[in-house]
Amino acid sequence: MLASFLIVAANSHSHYQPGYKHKENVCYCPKVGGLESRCRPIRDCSVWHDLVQATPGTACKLSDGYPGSCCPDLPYNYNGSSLKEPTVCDSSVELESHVECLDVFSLNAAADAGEFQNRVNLQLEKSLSENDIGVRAFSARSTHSRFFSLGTGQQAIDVRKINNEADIATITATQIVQRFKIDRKQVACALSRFKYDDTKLSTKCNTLSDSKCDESQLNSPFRTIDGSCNNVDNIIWGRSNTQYQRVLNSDYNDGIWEPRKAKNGEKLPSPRLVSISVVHDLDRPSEKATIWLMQYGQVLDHDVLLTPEFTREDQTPFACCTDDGKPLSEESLSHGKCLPIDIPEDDPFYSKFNRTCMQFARAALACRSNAVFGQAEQLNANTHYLDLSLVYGSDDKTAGELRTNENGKLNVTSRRDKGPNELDLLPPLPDNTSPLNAPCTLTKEVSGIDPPEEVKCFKAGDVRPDVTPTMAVTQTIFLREHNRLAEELAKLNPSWNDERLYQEARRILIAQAQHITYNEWLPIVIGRSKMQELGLVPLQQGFSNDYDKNLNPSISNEFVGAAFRFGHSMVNGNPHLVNHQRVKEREILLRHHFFKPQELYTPGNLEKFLIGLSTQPSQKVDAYFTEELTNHLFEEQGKGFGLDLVSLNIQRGRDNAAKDFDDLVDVFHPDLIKRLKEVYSSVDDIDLFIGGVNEGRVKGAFVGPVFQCLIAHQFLNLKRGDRYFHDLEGKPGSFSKDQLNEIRKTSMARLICDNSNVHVVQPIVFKTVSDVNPLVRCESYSIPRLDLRPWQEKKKD
Ligand code: HEM
Ligand SMILES: [Ca+2]
Repeated sequence: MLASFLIVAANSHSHYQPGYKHKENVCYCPKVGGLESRCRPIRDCSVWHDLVQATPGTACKLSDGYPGSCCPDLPYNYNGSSLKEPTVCDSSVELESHVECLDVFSLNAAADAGEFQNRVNLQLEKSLSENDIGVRAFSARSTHSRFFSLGTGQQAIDVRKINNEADIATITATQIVQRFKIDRKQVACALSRFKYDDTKLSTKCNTLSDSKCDESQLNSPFRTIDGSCNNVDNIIWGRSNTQYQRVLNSDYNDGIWEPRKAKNGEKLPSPRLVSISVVHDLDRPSEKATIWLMQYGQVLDHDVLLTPEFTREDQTPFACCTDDGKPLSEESLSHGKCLPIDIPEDDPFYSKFNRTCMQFARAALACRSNAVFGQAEQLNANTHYLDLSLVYGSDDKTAGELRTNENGKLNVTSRRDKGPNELDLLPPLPDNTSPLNAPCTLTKEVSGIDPPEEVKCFKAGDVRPDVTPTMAVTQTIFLREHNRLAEELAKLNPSWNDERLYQEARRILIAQAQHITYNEWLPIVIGRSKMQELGLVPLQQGFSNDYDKNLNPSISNEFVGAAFRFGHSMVNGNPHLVNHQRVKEREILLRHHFFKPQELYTPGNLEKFLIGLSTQPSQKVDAYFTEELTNHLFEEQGKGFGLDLVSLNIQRGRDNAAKDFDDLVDVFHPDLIKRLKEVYSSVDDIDLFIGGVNEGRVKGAFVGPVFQCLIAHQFLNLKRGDRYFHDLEGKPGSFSKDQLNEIRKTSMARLICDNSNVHVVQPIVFKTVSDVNPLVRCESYSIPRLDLRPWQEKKKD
């Protein structure tokens, strides 16, 4: 090894010195990627890590003798530009003369019909419940609905109202299209001439235009909980309960809400047929990434989006098949909220259970943000911003319920028998949340013990913390970090009250998460060149001026419906529990643990999951998915089968009218094309999700070119469209320079170190251990620590 072992005595840390840096070894580092490099804490090299790994002699020692790695200064950022929004109404479209005749009078007639149809649907829903056509408690379908259920709080009521009004507006638009026989290509131009306000629907969907922000909100150093008041000119941009935007024109069969058909006019192949034909279960581990890469992706997913389904009036889920897996009658489905998935008779798996119908309800609709008539748009119940909605909630009521209202802290589970080294768990979800919910405990067959009484599901800012034990573990780390920050800040500023401590801790934690996202996670997923090309590489020093008030940060439909589901391919069906010696103790099978966080209650298990996440390799992004997701998703104990997430993803893409995967067929392997041709009648019909996971990956990235493009541009909008992005200068939410430099020290490894009993970990947990990412002790400089002294308020004289 060429690396030097220059050891400089550790500097004293007793006084905070602004701009203070470790003395780093400049002498013995090789060139990396042709550039001068120097020895730094390893997480400062995360953007370069592929090159660091490929260059001999990049392992080095920091001034305290602990491992660092050699890499250049962060690369030049180009000035990335966002994708253009598609033109909804193309000016070359000439409206046919009968469409020209469309006027307010006819819109009002259609609106009457819309309201009538909506009432008929509600009536039908009632009669279905009376006839017991509903979802059975504990079934896979009832667990699936937990993914979308907003509980019974204020947000559920708000969303229900928006869905209903958007539903009326959508039926109205559909009525017009049918009555005037408007060709789908003309729909957007024909309808976008009319505002809801011009018609009888003027009282509907006006919560958006009614929103206001006062000066104190616009100038607040802290974000609102629901994301409003971030963009000064468009105060609802990025707010919870608003629509997704589109980067490609939608592909609804009627131009409004009817799912896409094949190009030849026939039905598209069943999503399950596609799933069994092109997706298989095979262990294809990545050589370089750990499952932390998957796990953090899910954190981002639960931060920036949650698409509720349509529910019945009493908030219970729609049944879309019979409980024994057979289709329902046409009449029972005539409310239009279901899109059940056909299971082929000869399905290699479900035929054993005699099931021909997989449950699927359509995603709830949002009011169109521009309040003009047009195609259906789906609703995001979380704030679109990167603001840790999963920790803090996306509405004030939930946020309030999560707080202790003392010393800025968040609620935790209080445990009678907590051992001296045991740290807090997330607070419990009340038992009566829904009668449909399966128990949160494991059966005796699985765990070997009787279900303990103390075991509860967890409550967090997002409704999905319990989906897997490792998700619950990760949420726990964020919760503990918030409380740790609040405690430290209180020591530095004894005069701060609960509100101030909560908000300051929240602001720091969100900044840390943003830094980890752009510094450690995104470079692995989309690759360094894409980061550079779009100007997404984090700054090493100083402030950014990247904010663009014309950029809508909202999540795109293509991102939620297809691209960001790439993570499903990385999931490992059997997470390992690994001990402090990094020896695997045992593994669990996901099918037994969906929404059953019992494992976390055993002291020491949280650490074993954390070490497992840092040890076990991630699966590659490809057409191989674990059977735990494709046959056993949300399996009811003892049934032997669950749902198929790949089928759900494909159907969701069609429900959202995500575009198909044209043009890109030349990137597929000929064998795959053969298989695709067996199920799709035209290559133009290929669903975006299926196309995306089948692309070969871009060199230096974890995904193929189409997903890379969609993910990269989404993260560009999330950064440049966020007035509270943590490295901006001169904004109400900006940090001081010293504070910002402390935020930059953060890493996922540091969060694990500070909030668990894990004491040894590699500095970049998303990457496997190697000589440039070696195991180090938590107290070493290799995993720098954020110093909170810059948050100490100067005493006023
Ligand atoms: C074991 C881990 C996971 C499970 C069990 C899981 C399960 C699910 C389920 C059941 C859905 C809803 C499907 C539908 O009906 O449309 C979903 C949606 C989604 N998943 Fe996952 N997922 C996992 C991991 C991930 C990861 C790692 C990512 C990203 C890196 C991800 C991204 C998404 C996205 C973006 C959606 C759309 C959500 C929405 O629209 O609300 N998931 N997942
Ligand atoms: Ca958010």
